[in-house]
Amino acid sequence: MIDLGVNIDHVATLRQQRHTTYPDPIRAALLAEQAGADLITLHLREDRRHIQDADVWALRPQLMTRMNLECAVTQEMLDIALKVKPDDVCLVPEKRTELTTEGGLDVVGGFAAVADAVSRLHDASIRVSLFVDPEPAQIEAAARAGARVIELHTGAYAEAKQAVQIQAEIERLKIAVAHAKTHGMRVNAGHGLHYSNVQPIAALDGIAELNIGHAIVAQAIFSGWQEAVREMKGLMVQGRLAGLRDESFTLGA
Ligand SMILES: CC(=O)[C@@H](O)[C@H](O)COP(=O)(O)O
Ligand SMILES: NCC(=O)COP(=O)(O)O
Repeated sequence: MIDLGVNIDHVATLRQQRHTTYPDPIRAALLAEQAGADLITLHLREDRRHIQDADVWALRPQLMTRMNLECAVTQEMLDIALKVKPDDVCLVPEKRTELTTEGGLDVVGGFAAVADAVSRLHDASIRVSLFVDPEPAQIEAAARAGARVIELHTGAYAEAKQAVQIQAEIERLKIAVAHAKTHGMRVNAGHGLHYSNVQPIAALDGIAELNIGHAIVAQAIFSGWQEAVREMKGLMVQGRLAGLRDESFTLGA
């Protein structure tokens, strides 16, 4: 109905904070799968601030579901992805100084490099997703670059404070989904989604998968890791069902 990709980056953030061996993101991934995650997402950043190369290699043979490896469009990352062979690679932009992924990949501006990366990954039978803002020009460019999947960056939606802004962001995402569908693309979404804002996005017809990490890791402090995963998946399914029934939501309820 709608897939949940549990992003384990911030389990590793906590570990790297003290350079301990715990909490173990591999254990988190396997427990998340048991709790209903449909795939596991992890972002190997160039600065290795959370996920480490060893995590990616250790996780690959143990996953029962899908591995969605997020990485920048660099030679180093493409070499790693081509060796690890995850099910999906999601190409994302990166800035060393950013706190988190601030916006979508500029497929228009970096077209040649992105198209080349898509083609090399496809040649290795890896499905490629491009993490883009809900902008028509970026979606067009993603299609021209050969990507069969996009992940819409929901950060602007998550950060919107006023009801009118929130509604405008939902409309922008809705239009982006419809646009991508005219190119026959699979549409995923994620970034900044939380227990209080996930349902209107899950309700959008045509969105296949939501990737969610920070909020689940934070919620796990209070309700436990597997319960936090189950709760998020439950909200998503409820949201999708309400969307199918054309019901609206009380945001933040
Ligand atoms: C690309 C993306 O949105 C995710 O990787 C998520 O943001 C977690 O990683 P960071 O917080 O390091 O960006
Ligand atoms: N691609 C988005 C993602 O994987 C999760 O982002 P967040 O929930 O940690 O903001």
